[in-house]
Amino acid sequence: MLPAVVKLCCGISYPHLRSMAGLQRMAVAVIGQEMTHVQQWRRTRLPEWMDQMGLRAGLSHTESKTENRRPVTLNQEQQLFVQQGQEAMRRALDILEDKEGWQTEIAEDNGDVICSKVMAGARRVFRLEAILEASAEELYDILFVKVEEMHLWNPSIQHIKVLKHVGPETVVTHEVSAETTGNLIGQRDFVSVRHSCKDKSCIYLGGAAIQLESFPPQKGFVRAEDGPTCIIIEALAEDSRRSRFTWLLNMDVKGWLPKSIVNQALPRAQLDFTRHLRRHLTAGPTLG
Ligand SMILES: CC(C)CCC[C@@H](C)[C@H]1CC[C@H]2[C@@H]3CC=C4C[C@@H](O)CC[C@]4(C)[C@H]3CC[C@]12C
Repeated sequence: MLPAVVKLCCGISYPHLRSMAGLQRMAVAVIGQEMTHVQQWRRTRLPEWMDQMGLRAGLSHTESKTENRRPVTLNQEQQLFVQQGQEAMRRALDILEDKEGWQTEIAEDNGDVICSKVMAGARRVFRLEAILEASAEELYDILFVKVEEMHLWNPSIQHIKVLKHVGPETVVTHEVSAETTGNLIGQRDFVSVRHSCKDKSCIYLGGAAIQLESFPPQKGFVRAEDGPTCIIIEALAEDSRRSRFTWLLNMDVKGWLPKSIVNQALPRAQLDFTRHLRRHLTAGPTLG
């Protein structure tokens, strides 16, 4: 908006500018430079997806249009998904940022650590921290862009389908866990909004269960609820080809199951996930 106003003013005053000299001309040049800085700051400090969706402060999505970028016009339902995704991310980050009350569940020899914490309502949430031999972009590609291929490298997952693409950084997914021998909980399915954003050296993947009229619980499946959940992928300062992977697992598995079984199975599922992810990373790009 601001740059557009300045451009308009420049247009109106162009004939006068041509006849300007000395200090006046310099003053105009300085204003021009300041405007460039403002635009550069907006481009680098605020996530790209906000720009693309017109979600930057004070902008409606039609106003975010620039000469070389197609505006993303979201309908009401899509805007709601984006809001739900952002809200899930915010709530999950709040849980992770609160350093009180975490207890170590598992500390693996390879350095992976899982801690847990009991939330209001007595649900236990789990936080896995691991260092992975991959760049943040590579992990983003595997975990968000190619989410539908997850079952190819992760036997805990039977199927993931993107039901809706909502703008560049938000998707609605249907996920089905696999009925594997080690899975004491049994097969579950999930309908979630998944949202991602990038900020400097960090990539965030947030998500939460949503109700979708067009996709009600299926016969024969227990519909579980994942989230508010979040994965933070942070490039290591000393080596950007490696990343710190922090995953908050916050799941209501539903069904009638003793808490002790659930609280044992969830951190196991996190370790399994990380093991499969590592194997996929070493297998290289041949797996897609
Ligand atoms: C213990 C039983 C019930 C469940 C076991 C499978 C669990 C671990 C599976 C089922 C669905 C999976 C999720 C499906 C989709 C995504 C979105 C992606 O961007 C990050 C990983 C994430 C968040 C997966 C994490 C692992 C997950 C939660």
